[in-house]
Amino acid sequence: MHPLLQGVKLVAFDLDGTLVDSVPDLAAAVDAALSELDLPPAGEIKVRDWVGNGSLKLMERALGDALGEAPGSERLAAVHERFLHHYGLEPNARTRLYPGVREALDGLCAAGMPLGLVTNKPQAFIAPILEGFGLAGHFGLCLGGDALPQKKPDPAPLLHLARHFGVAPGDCLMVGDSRHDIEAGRRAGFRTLAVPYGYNHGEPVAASRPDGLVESLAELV
Ligand SMILES: O=C(O)COP(=O)(O)O
Ligand SMILES: [Mg+2]
Repeated sequence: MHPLLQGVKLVAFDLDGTLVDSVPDLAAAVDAALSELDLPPAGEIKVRDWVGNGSLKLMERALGDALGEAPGSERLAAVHERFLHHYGLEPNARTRLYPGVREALDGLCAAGMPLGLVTNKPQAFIAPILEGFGLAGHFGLCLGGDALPQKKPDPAPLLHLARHFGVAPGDCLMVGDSRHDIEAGRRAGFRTLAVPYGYNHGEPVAASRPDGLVESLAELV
């Protein structure tokens, strides 16, 4: 077991970029929404750097990039709806689990560790994605970016999770790929563990100084 898990009674995982490489499907849905406006596709390389603050922010970045100026709120809302539509059709078509994820989640569950999921992705997509990988049953509570008024890097979703399980924040571990996960974890009073392979706006997540860093989640177990 990883030393950071010593005494930990609840592990909270981020989803995109931590458990699943979802950018191929996110980019496909972004590009489908843009193409309806005859705008050029963004592609996976750009989308990778735009993921992390939820789907509305993703589309704001995509539309702003395509238009060359900040989009108006009505136009953004309409394109965001089209993104949600396209993404919901096939959220798992090309999404893959990262190596070590299944071993880690299976191992933690087998050891009786309660697990939660805190993502900035809309709640509606969590179950289809986890069910697609046979992992929905591993998590006692999953919170999407629209589950509460606040999303990461605000600590509120993590504190909600800790309260739900009746665990003190100091006995919880947040595992994520981006500065938003590490900041939310730190502000909530959780321990923090980062993975370097995900999405962090093109910056190394180590710059956020997590308490630990693992190349693969298999190192947890
Ligand atoms: O949807 C996003 O922007 C990011 O989602 P995450 O919090 O699971 O990384
Ligand atoms: Mg992430």
